[in-house]
Amino acid sequence: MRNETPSLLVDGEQARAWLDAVFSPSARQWERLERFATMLVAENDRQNLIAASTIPSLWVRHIADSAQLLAFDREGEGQWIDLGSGPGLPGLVVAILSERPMLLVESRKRRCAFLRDVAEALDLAHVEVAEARLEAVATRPAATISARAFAPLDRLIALSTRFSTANTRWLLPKGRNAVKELALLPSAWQRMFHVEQSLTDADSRILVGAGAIGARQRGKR
Ligand SMILES: C[S@@+](CC[C@H](N)C(=O)[O-])C[C@H]1O[C@@H](n2cnc3c(N)ncnc32)[C@H](O)[C@@H]1O
Repeated sequence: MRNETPSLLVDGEQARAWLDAVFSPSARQWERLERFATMLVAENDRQNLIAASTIPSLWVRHIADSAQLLAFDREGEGQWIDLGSGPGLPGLVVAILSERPMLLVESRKRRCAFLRDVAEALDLAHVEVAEARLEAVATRPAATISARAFAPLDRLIALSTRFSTANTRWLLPKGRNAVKELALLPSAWQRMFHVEQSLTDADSRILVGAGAIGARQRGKR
């Protein structure tokens, strides 16, 4: 991965150029990204995975939007847990671009079937699907926790803190309300995060955090 910071990505061509510049995907990785994009669009006719209005801008809105999280964790290694993965956003995109062991947590059966289908079709042996509510998933330490459009920030943290360690990296795309949501957290939690600009939406921000949220911090302002 090379270190290049572009301005906002506006179309598929720019998204692909950015992916190329930052991750230098192999031919196999490009093929997997293309295949995932095709499978996602096809499956969207059968179940509601992404807004139909976002299909023309799929490479910006979903592929690059997911991949940008990995760019914030270039040096990371070890277990990545993607909460409420839906159709694999961002988890499957990250799994295509890296070798990180990836746990996709998703409660809806049909979405999990799609996740397993993609992982099998693309031969992503490092992907594991937990077909369950996060609340029922056995605790394991996560090097990285991501969650896109999963839950309000305070609930997200309350549900996932048991997976965090002192070294956990949190990557939480939070749209337009990122700063507001962060400000509502207890100050000890706020201090764990900084705010990054999204490359795919001028108004969106990503909360990038580090560390564990200990039981003593919960609820303390
Ligand atoms: C709005 S979708 C977002 C999906 C995907 N991350 C994306 O950005 O397209 C939220 C997903 O979280 C899943 N979900 C919600 N609550 C959950 C829970 N407690 N445990 C596991 N999955 C959950 C839903 O089934 C849904 O697929």
